[in-house]
Amino acid sequence: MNALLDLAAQQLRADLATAPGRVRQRLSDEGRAARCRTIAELRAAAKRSVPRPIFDYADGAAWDEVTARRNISAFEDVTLHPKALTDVSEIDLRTSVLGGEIALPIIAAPTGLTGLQHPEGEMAIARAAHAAGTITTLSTMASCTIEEVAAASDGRRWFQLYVMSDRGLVDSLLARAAEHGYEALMLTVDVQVAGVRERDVRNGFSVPPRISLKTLAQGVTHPRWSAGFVAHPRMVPANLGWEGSATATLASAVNRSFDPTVTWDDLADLRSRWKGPVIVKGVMRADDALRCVEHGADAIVVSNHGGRQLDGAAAAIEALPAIADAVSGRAEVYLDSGIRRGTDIVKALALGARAVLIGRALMYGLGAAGEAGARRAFSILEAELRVALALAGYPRAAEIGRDAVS
Ligand SMILES: Cc1cc2nc3c(=O)[nH]c(=O)nc-3n(C[C@H](O)[C@H](O)[C@H](O)COP(=O)(O)O)c2cc1C
Ligand SMILES: CCCCCCC(=O)C(=O)O
Repeated sequence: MNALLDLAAQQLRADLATAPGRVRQRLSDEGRAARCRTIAELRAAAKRSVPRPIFDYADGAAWDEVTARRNISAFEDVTLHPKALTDVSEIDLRTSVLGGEIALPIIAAPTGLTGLQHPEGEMAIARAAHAAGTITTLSTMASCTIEEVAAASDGRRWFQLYVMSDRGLVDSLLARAAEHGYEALMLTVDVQVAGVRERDVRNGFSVPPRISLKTLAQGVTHPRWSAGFVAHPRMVPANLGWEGSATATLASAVNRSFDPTVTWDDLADLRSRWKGPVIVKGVMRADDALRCVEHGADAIVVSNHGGRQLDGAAAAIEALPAIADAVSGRAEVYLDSGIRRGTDIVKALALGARAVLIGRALMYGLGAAGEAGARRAFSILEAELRVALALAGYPRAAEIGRDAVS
């Protein structure tokens, strides 16, 4: 009995001695990130950590959010057929995109107003992507400037373009991106007009954010987020000269600035003016994918914008096989929309994607725990992908094919 009591006392003394370190760890971004074991847990942590309208902006989607849900459920409808008795002692996740190797087939998708989740915004995402050995894509609507993100990390970076009615602005964005080492131009073609995100409408989500009693209450109940926001308010897109402009809903600001007349001629024009690779994001049909190839696109992203634009559209993973078949190696094919698990990535690769892009997974990580959370999103998906490939019997991510799925 005495020996047992001694042992318990010893344990208690050891626990007390290390308590401050453990408390610090629990309170640090690293600690918060490490406690999340899945993307779903990062999402839950983000939901607790940032004001509800900010979480809803990232998490929400268009109208009834049918396509956003379908993006996820459609992965459940793809069945894996594991191959027996292959040596999976070494799992190789490397692949090459646009002539350069990346350590894993996961790329950071462009996301606008990322600095609302955390003041380091796209700089944190760029550093996390570089640490994971992959590429970041900076949005036209980014909270950080083209120059800030270039200075934040030496990793590979792409620039995502929304064509604005002010073509002088487009020219200057392209010139800045080229000057600061953004190697590829990604033209997003699925925001002809703003999708209607009803959560944003209900929340009165606006740029810059409107300060009201409700937003102040959200600030008080999320003190860690508020401290970051007050120290580095990133209220509007940083590259568009919107600083000082009057508060407007995001949708009306977008509809005022984006050019809805954009057609294939604009793709041809951009192709001739941008010296590096061109990627077209938001392609959901095989005939459009073929037209992208004919217009000289180097890559396409099969994407429905995470269900944030046309609700009722097919899931991206449903559209992928026909597009991959049509393109047939003449351009690289990537996929985004709905990636939450390593098995989703295995399925996308098997159905013809060379790599996937992740949007919300990184937003949740950033909201939950800043850069550490974004790194955690990459590491969760990487670890899941390794195990899933081993269990599927494919040691090399780049070699998985159609026979692995139905
Ligand atoms: C908060 C947020 C902002 C986004 N902003 C942009 C953007 O500025 N440009 C763009 O091409 N896509 C944007 N997207 C779409 C993503 O690039 C990507 O297509 C989508 O997030 C993929 O779906 P997932 O979130 O399920 O991974 C945004 C997505 C989110 C969640
Ligand atoms: C309501 C349209 C917003 C477009 C800009 C940011 C974006 O692409 C997204 O939120 O999604």
